[in-house]
Amino acid sequence: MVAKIFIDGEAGTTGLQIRERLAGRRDLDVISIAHDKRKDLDERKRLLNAADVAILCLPDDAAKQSVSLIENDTTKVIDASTAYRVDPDWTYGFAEMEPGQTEAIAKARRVANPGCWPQGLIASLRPLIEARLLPGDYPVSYHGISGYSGGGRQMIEDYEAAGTTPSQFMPYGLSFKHKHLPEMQAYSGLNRAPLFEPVVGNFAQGMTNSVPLHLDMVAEIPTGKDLHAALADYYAAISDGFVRVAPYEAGLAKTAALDPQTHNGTNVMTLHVFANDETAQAVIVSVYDNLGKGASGAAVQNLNIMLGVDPRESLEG
Ligand SMILES: NC(=O)C1=CN([C@@H]2O[C@H](COP(=O)(O)OP(=O)(O)OC[C@H]3O[C@@H](n4cnc5c(N)ncnc54)[C@H](OP(=O)(O)O)[C@@H]3O)[C@@H](O)[C@H]2O)C=CC1
Ligand SMILES: CC(=O)N[C@@H](CCC(=O)OP(=O)(O)O)C(=O)O
Repeated sequence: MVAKIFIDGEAGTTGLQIRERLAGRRDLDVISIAHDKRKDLDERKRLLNAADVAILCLPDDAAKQSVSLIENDTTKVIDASTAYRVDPDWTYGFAEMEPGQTEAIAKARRVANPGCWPQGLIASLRPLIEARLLPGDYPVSYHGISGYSGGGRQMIEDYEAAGTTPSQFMPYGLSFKHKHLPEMQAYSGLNRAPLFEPVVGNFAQGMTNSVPLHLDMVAEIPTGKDLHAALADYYAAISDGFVRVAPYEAGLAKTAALDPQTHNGTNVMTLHVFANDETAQAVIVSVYDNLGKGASGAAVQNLNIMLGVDPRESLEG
C-alpha cells in the first residue's frame, strides 16, 4: 500500500527538510498543498482528512487548528510543534527515550515530535536517574548552543539579511520560562525544572549541549566510568536507535567531535562523557542537528515507525 502523507506547513523550515528526506520514496505519496492555499482552511481540511499520516510543521495554534480539522479516525498525526508534547493523550516521539517507546509510537494515532533542546537533556539524564546514579531532585543546569535555523523562517531571515553581522554567541531565554521546560522535566526523570540557558550562534544548523554535574552532591559518588557505562548500556539495549555514546576518555579534549555541526544532515545524536574522579566533576555533552534528530529527522523516523517500515528509511546515520 502507498501511504498518503500531507505535510501541513511544508514550505517552512521543518516541513521543507521533511519533504527533502521523503523525496524519492516509492512507498509514499506526499500530497502537496498549492502555495497560495497553504493557509486556506477548507483546503487544509480536505488534505488532512485525505492523508494516512499528517505531519504538522506549524506554530502551536495552527497545529491545534489542524488537529481540530480532522474528522475521521484514520488520519494519524505527527505534530512538530510544542502543542501536545506533555499531553497524556499523545505519545512522545523520542523513540530512544526508553525500551518500548518505539512500540508505543508504532501503535499511536497521535505522536508529538520532541523539541530540539529537550532531546539532549532527556537522552543525557534519563538513563542516569533510572540507574540511580543521580537523584531526581539533582539541581540540573543545561547549557547549549543551536544554529539559527532553530528559530524558524523569521530567525533565518534575520541572520541572513544582507549587511548584518550577527553575534557568534547570543544567550536568550533568561526569564527561565522556555517553552521546552515542561517536556524536559516530564521525560528526563527530574522532579524539579532544570536551569536552562540556551544560546543561538551565527551558523545555520547543529547543536552542542551540556549538563555539568557536581558528583560530590550525590550520596554514593559515581565515577566517570560509571556514568559512561550506564549510558552506553542503556542505548546499546535500544535497537534501531540513532543515539550513540562515544568511547570514554577521561579528560581528553575532543574538540572536533563537539562541533555543533558534526551531525548536520543526519539523524544521529552522540553523547560524550567527560569526568575527573579526583574533583568529582563531570559533563555530559550531546551533539546533534536541530533540524535532523532535533526536528525533521525525528519526524521521518516516527513516520517510518508508524508505517511499520525500517526506521532508518530516508535517514542518514
Ligand atoms: N526549526 C527547528 O529547529 C524546529 C522547529 N520545531 C517546530 O516546528 C514547527 C515549525 O517550525 P519551523 O519550520 O521552524 O517554522 P517556520 O516559521 O520556518 O515555518 C512554519 C510554516 O508554517 C506556515 N504557517 C504559519 N501559520 C500557518 C497557518 N495558520 N496555516 C498554515 N500554515 C501556516 C508558515 O507559513 P508562512 O511562513 O507563509 O507564514 C511556514 O511555512 C514549530 O512549531 C516549531 O516550533 C520543532 C523542532 C525544531
Ligand atoms: C534557536 C531557537 O530559537 N530555537 C528554538 C527551539 C526550536 C524548537 O525546538 O522548536 P519547538 O518550538 O518546536 O520546540 C527556541 O529556543 O525556541
